[in-house]
Amino acid sequence: MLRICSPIIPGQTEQGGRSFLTIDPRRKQVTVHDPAASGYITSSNRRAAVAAPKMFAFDGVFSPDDSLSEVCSGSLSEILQSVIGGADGCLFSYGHSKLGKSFTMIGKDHSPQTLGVIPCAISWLFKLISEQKESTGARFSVRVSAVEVSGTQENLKDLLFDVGGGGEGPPSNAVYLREDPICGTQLENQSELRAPTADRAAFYFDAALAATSKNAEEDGRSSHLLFTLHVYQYRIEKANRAGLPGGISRLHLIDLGSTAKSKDPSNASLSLSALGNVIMALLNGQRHLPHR
Ligand SMILES: Nc1ncnc2c1ncn2[C@@H]1O[C@H](COP(=O)(O)OP(=O)(O)OP(=O)(O)O)[C@@H](O)[C@H]1O
Repeated sequence: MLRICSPIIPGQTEQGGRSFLTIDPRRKQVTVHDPAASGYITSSNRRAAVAAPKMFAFDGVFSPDDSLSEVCSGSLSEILQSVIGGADGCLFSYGHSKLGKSFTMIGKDHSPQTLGVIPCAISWLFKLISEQKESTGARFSVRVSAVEVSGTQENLKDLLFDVGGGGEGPPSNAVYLREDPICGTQLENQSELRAPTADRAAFYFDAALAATSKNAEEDGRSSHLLFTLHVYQYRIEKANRAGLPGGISRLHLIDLGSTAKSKDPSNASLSLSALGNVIMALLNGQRHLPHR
């Protein structure tokens, strides 16, 4: 899915009011025109030949006029149904610096118009759970975890360690990666706190945001936020009313920071094309993923 940011963002000006993009939201297509043809570049660096327009198709295209609630419903509806159905889901934002990735994922304040993808996902997940309980009698338990990856060393920080107070959480805030022979690379030791209501999950999300490193941007690399809703399902056996384990599914909501301004060549591992290679490898079921 593609979200096109507003042509005017803080610190930038519109280039003569002309765009080199044509958006067709109905067909979910975007056409990129040669800037020389659209007058986007000046005559001094204009090339002699104008390239043909290139068309790209997506699962969803959101124009600058689309509200955040339209982005939320367009991107979350299917994935939430899948998570309730028992499958894992992941939604992440990625793109160049300061184009509104965090704005899209987190939102701005608590007004419904500027509610981001993560707060919406929390609210809608609990709504779906209560509908599912009504219709199937299944029982659910939701847990929440939040981890930040920051700095050139890619340090992992448990953002819920302080709010967990050591009671429900792990004994230290050290989060680390573990290679699992079946599940692949796993995050280990982060707090997973029980959230019986949407309000509780939203409270943990706010606490996680408050615990993120301030001034985390280092060498042009901003930090990444990994927020996960762990959904445990139990079926209730009518005969003896005992709970049977029905499985666990996770919804990962990730605000990936940008690396656009980095001078560090190792940051190339997070380029859009490198990320695309990893996603293609996952889809193709490759055993070895092309990342360091
Ligand atoms: N659609 C929008 N409407 C209003 N303000 C916006 C919108 N998108 C972004 N902004 C504002 O632009 C600024 C940069 O946005 P944001 O921090 O979300 O960018 P980012 O892509 O996450 O940045 P980074 O690359 O540092 O992670 C913020 O002040 C944000 O509030």
